[in-house]
Amino acid sequence: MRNVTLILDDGSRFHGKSFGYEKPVAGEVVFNTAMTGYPESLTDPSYAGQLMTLTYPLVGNYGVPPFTIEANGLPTFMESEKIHAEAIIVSDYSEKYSHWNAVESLGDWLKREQIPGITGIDTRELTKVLREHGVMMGKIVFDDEPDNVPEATYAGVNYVDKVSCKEVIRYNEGEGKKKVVLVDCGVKSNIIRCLLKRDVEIIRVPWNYDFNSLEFDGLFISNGPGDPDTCDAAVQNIRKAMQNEKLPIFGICMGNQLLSKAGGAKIYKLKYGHRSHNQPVRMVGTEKCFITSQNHGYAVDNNTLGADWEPLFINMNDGSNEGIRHKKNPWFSAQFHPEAASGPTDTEFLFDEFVKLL
Ligand SMILES: NC(=O)CC[C@H](N)C(=O)O
Repeated sequence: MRNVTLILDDGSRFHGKSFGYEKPVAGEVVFNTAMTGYPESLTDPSYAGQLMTLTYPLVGNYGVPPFTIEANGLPTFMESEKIHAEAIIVSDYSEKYSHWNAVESLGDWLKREQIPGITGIDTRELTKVLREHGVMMGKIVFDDEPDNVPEATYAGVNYVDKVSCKEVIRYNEGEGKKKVVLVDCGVKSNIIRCLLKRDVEIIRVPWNYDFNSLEFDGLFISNGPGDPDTCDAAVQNIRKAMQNEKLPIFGICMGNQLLSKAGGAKIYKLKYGHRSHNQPVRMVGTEKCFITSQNHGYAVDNNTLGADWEPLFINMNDGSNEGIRHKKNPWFSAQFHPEAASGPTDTEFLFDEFVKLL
């Protein structure tokens, strides 16, 4: 195992060992406090451009599931066709694994996908630094190649364009009861599975595709990586779709941010984001709290919602926006992940609410 150093933009250094693909990388260093779910998180396109730190110390002990593809074209156990995070940072990598569904170790998978993994890092200390300072850019450098230092930027980069599909993909064609246009900003497979389970036909379109000339019953806006302010083409198309006040619209995560922008609201960057399986959100107007799976670094500014809109969910830790709804039209969205994968499935009912509206 080669020695590596993680260097943060504020100069902090963390020393560890490489267990994945051996290549220096740079990206936004973020932390996730979930205890499980590394196959799903690594393949979640929303992590593009980021170095993913896991605070749960023991990682790799349940291996990696097979990369099999279902008849509908979706991977059975992953959230997309490849790893999107730039690297994974752990405290105690476990080469030995045991799980009924595992076919290889995390290290072997990372090597095949050419993604670095580093272990022996004090991820709790690293997380404290990120919580104090806010997320920062960082680099993983190999100690025996000190001059090979990668560069990267995160802010202002349109990552959605890198991960969105390039052409229209149809699921359940001619078979679903209703047709949903899915704007693919980097959609997780389980969102598509959750919709297909509810008997709809899906027309998955690239993030900047003008879908308004298509025939459809509802609009879904997906999750996706990076800064929502780089996705104006999507916002324009959503605005056009909103000319039909009866059209049901549902968005998740980046989808919440883009729907909010289409409604006139503003987005800001959170200090260190929400990435975990246990984010409590309250449904506004009720005493109901749901435990949700989350992965986001930006948030909708509640104070900038237009007069026709209201918050639908509020984060109980920091009071930030976790969803919006229109006061008259069938338009709503969630900042968290009702499709889970991984994480709690308590809010999957939101897909039922959307399909009921179609
Ligand atoms: N999972 C997502 O869709 C994330 C949305 C956006 N990229 C953010 O970080 O806030």
